[in-house]
Amino acid sequence: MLFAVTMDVALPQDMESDLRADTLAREKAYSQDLQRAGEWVSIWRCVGQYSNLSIFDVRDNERLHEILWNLPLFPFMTIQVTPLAQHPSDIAAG
Ligand SMILES: O=C(O)C[C@H]1C=CC(=O)O1
Repeated sequence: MLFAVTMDVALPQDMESDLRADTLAREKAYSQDLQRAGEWVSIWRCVGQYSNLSIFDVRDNERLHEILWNLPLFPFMTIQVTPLAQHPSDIAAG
């Protein structure tokens, strides 16, 4: 199942710098592991915002929830999920 997910990040201004660096490093490793596994298909920076637009390909809603819930940055994110269906004009779909 394909999903488009927008993640808006808002880190606290007074977040301690070591905690901030550790959280961002864990987020990057977590994301890249899922990209290598094929579940996190792509990630794009939204221009001019501390936000990303990502595509996930996961078995079901529960798996996407698990992935998002376990993001190290989850407590500092506002997340919007859009389930995707095939478009009838998509030439790649045949
Ligand atoms: O910077 C972001 O968009 C937040 C986050 C999501 C994955 C990742 O590596 O960083």
